[in-house]
Amino acid sequence: MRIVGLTGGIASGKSTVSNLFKSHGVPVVDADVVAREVLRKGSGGWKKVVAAFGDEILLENGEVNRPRLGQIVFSDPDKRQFLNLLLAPYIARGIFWEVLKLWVKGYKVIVLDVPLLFEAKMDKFTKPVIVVWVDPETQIQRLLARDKSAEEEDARNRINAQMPLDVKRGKADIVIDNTGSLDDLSRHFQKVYVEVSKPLTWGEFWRSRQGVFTILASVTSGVVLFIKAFDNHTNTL
Ligand SMILES: CC(C)(COP(=O)(O)OP(=O)(O)OC[C@H]1O[C@@H](n2cnc3c(N)ncnc32)[C@H](O)[C@@H]1OP(=O)(O)O)[C@@H](O)C(=O)NCCC(=O)NCCS
Ligand SMILES: Nc1ncnc2c1ncn2[C@@H]1O[C@H](COP(=O)(O)OP(=O)(O)O)[C@@H](O)[C@H]1O
Repeated sequence: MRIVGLTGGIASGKSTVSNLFKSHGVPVVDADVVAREVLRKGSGGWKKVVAAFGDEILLENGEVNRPRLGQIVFSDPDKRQFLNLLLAPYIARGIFWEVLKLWVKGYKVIVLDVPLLFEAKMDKFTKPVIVVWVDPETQIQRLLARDKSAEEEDARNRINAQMPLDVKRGKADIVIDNTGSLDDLSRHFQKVYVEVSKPLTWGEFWRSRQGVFTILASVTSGVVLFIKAFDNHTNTL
């Protein structure tokens, strides 16, 4: 199985690229969706976060007030690190299960859309790693346009809470420069799609469901042949 890492900065265009992958039939595991699930009322992550940050981060219905918690952690690096530490095991487990489900379904190529892929050191499980890059001015403009309620200071805090995009670009196997139009992105994506969907390497094949079944079938037929040969041999004695 090929697990492609997709990352970038906030509002650099990861979700837009994810949607292009989905429209080409490549499934995407979205870490933000998993992170939302692990903060649902009553879940293990929710209990840890409420115990650490108190009831003031809750809405009246008991769900986490996400903008409130966001304001707290994106303006205080220590609190953000603490939140990351609390949620990391739940998020990692959630991503693992999503990948396993896709493996069982027999997908050969999948994409992991993880904003903090490098920060969480998940890049070691993905190859190739795609970084969606934009210049800083375009990034802030797109972030403010998308999250209309966001204040500029809050938006800058969120950008600064992540590894600088230029550093991420230096760690990428494939860089998608998304500074241009959506048409430019679509054209660039076609080349990336061809690259990502080329035949699996042997290593990737053995990690796919088909590869594991091939190994099991070979071992089983080897054992059957051995038993038959052994029986024939003992019968002739
Ligand atoms: C703090 C929090 C409650 C705020 O919720 P929110 O206001 O609804 O914001 P979102 O969850 O939509 O996140 C907004 C952006 O902040 C980024 N972000 C989230 N948590 C972050 C963190 N701990 N450090 C740096 N950036 C973070 C997200 O990646 C997202 O960027 P994207 O648009 O590129 O996907 C929520 O982000 C959270 O639970 N974060 C901790 C979990 C985590 O690490 N998520 C990242 C998945 S790897
Ligand atoms: N090439 C582009 N041209 C114009 N707008 C874009 C382009 N790429 C993405 N956007 C817009 O920018 C915003 C951020 O993109 P998004 O895919 O949500 O980023 P991310 O998932 O990295 O946070 C969205 O509103 C999206 O529609």
